[in-house]
Amino acid sequence: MINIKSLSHLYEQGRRIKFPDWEIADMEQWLLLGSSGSGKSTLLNIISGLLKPTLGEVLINDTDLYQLTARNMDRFRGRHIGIIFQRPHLIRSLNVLDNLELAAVMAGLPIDGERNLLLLKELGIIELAKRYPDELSQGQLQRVSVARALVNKPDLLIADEPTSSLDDENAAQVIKMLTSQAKDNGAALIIATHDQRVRDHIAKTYLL
Ligand SMILES: Nc1ncnc2c1ncn2[C@@H]1O[C@H](COP(=O)(O)OP(=O)(O)OP(=O)(O)O)[C@@H](O)[C@H]1O
Repeated sequence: MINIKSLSHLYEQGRRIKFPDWEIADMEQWLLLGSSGSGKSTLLNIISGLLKPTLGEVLINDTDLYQLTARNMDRFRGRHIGIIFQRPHLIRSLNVLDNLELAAVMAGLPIDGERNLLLLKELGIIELAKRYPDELSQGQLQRVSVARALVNKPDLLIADEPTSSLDDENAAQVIKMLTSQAKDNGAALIIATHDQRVRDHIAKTYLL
């Protein structure tokens, strides 16, 4: 479902980062490993359609990502890719449920209230539906981020250092949640990390 070919990126005043070719099949789960500064976030931004690479191509479901117009790219991302950032980016003035609904609206999709409630239930945070981000703990926020990333039934779930700010217990829960939710929702999963605690849970590794 994802094919990365001959990809490299050159930041202004930076060095060229070269990315080995990478093929990810439907529903495969991968770790993206590499030392600090090796280009993990850069690659995730490229795959997510947020950063145009200097050279090479990214094919997702046979769509050449960087051949899309900006508008189509936004729609494509909203519908096919769920992103979980290191620190959750939720809208503070909206409650949890409204944050989930916004993800559908932004992708031009109808709101599926039943699915949203089911996601919150599966992630063990149904009681937080009407709470606001400022009222939640880091672990709870991370769960809401996972729910929001899944709202539009993405084909690909991307998580950038999802456990770095969590204690052992919450980290273990988030990994379990990501792997099982990706599986249940039929999505491929990429987790970028240098968190040793994550490595035992995912077999396939792409090293930068
Ligand atoms: N906007 C930018 N402009 C210039 N150089 C950048 C920019 N963003 C990243 N870089 C450089 O590109 C290289 C890769 O950065 P990147 O953030 O992708 O690494 P990373 O593997 O995610 O690191 P970390 O694990 O520390 O988050 C680094 O040398 C970094 O300094």
